[in-house]
Amino acid sequence: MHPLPVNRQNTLMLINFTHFCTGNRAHTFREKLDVCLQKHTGRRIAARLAQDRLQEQLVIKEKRKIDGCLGQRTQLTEELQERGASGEIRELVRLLSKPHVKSLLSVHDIVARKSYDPELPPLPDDIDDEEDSVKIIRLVKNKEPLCTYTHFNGHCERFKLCTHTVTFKHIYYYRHVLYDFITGHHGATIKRDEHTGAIIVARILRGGAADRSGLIHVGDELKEVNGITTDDKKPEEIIRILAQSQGAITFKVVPGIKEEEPNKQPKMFVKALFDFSPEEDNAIPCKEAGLAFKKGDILQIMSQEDATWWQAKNEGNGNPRAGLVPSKQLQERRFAVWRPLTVALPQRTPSKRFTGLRRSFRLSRRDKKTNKSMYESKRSEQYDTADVPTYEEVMSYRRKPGEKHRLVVIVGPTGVGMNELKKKLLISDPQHFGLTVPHTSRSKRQSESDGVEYHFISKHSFEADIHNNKFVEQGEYKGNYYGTSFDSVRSVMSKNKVCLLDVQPHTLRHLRTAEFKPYVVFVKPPSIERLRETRKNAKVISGKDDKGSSKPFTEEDFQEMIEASQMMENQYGHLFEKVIVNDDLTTAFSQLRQALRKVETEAHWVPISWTHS
Ligand SMILES: Nc1ncnc2c1ncn2[C@@H]1O[C@H](COP(=O)(O)OP(=O)(O)OP(=O)(O)O)[C@@H](O)[C@H]1O
Repeated sequence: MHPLPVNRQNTLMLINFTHFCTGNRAHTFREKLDVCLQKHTGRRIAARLAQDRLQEQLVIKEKRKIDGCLGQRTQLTEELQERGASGEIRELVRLLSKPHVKSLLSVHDIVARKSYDPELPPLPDDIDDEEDSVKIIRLVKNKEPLCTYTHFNGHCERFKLCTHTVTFKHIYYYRHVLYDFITGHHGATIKRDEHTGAIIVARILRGGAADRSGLIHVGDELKEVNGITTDDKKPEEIIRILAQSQGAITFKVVPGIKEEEPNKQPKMFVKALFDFSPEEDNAIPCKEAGLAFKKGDILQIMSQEDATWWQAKNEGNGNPRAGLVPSKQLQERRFAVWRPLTVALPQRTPSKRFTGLRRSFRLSRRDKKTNKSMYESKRSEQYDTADVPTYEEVMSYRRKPGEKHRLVVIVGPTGVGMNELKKKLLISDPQHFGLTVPHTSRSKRQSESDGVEYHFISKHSFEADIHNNKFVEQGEYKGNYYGTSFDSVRSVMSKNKVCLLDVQPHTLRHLRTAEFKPYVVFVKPPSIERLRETRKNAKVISGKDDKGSSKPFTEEDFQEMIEASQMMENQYGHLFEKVIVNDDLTTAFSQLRQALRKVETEAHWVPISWTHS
């Protein structure tokens, strides 16, 4: 028989065989065999036939005592040969006689015969007959750093547990004593009860082995560690005992009186609006039990029982065990302390343009003469982010056929290329994309038509509309008002077009409604070196004169663009769903086009309140 070549695929396959034999992930065997067989023949039917046959045999027999996969192969081959000589059968017979398959099955048989059950230690002799419902839990340490962490008053002890693929629990009832043997991932934290001084299980991490086993509960009291009573011990001493112990660690616990309530809270998904790194968080009860995430990550909240530290899973990383994350309340409290610093930042480096002084007229690109700065937003409004960036409850959403498109809002520092990108989108598909028509109180010129370049209204009406919150944003330039109304956005959307709107980021809060469902794209400048290279021939509307003349970018323009971009990201980054670096224009455009296509066709996360309308 040919030896099995040692390569990645075979190794993976053996691991999966091991898992299969030991009761874990039986499906992976199926998948791997499928892949393996298909690779050899390229014939799906033949592969499935063999796979189903083998799988059937494997499942019927007791998993860990399978003997003779190789024997099954021989039997199957004989049966197939009896059935006749169709092309597929011949191919399957040939496949089953391949040395690789034979070797694989032979190795499987060897692995399957091995016993992976952990060696159970003898039951303790000194069990107190009077002691009711004492639980003895034994953890086996070894050199593999599996993630079991136990917390004692701010300190963490990492257990290196038995890494057998078997993580069975063995429960023996002996008089009134429940003897638990657990190997694998423990996933619990322990604290000292302030009133009684007892050391109790503080929390069970959702999805961890402790949670899955159902053997350890919040409120269980830790009485002994390796036979040493914890009564008179300081937490540090217990940690020392744990650190020094070799092999198995035995805990004696008294189950808490109150049974842990099953988690009745509905599963909630949230979008994280801030970055979190447990490593850098000194308040977290156990750093290793923390779950790191980045702004924009989607988290599934598994438990909110603890008002300060929630348990969550990160949708993106596939880890079944929940980790600790700051609760909303905790993050709000922290933000209240940090906020004055955040707000102070722009005042230290005042950027004329970031406060709203736009060089180009953002409302009607058709009006060349007024193509210049006009917005002077109030500073107070600019930094009134109102919502504390913690978590936002979200839900999966996919646009239904015929449903209005989400409003596409483009934000970025002035001169970064927002209009250029909008223009490109419009040209690429004028039937699909649309722009708003702005309002103005200035008088109409001969070449203009009402409702084309602008909606021309009187100053009085404009003021009334401002008063009635009809505008997404508005400003005054040379004694005339200019503004984009909510109705002009509605008008584009009602034509079943994707409305493209570029606004100052502080207006986002008015647009974030179920009606508009804004998809916010942040256009970010590249590095200053790349700005110098790519914008060599670009012209911007001069911010220094009133004539609307264009001029090449200056170093100062680039600096301000980068500074403004950083401030916007700091202040409003949690509201951006897509960040596009406008380095090479064609690349930036295709990224934007692709992102918009995805939003239109695929499921994605939106605030839950937007899905209730
Ligand atoms: N990736 C790019 N490479 C080279 N030039 C670019 C790029 N993106 C934009 N530009 C040029 O930079 C100038 C400013 O772009 P644009 O008018 O689109 O900026 P904007 O973000 O709309 O700014 P504003 O707020 O001033 O209206 C234009 O001349 C445009 O052609």
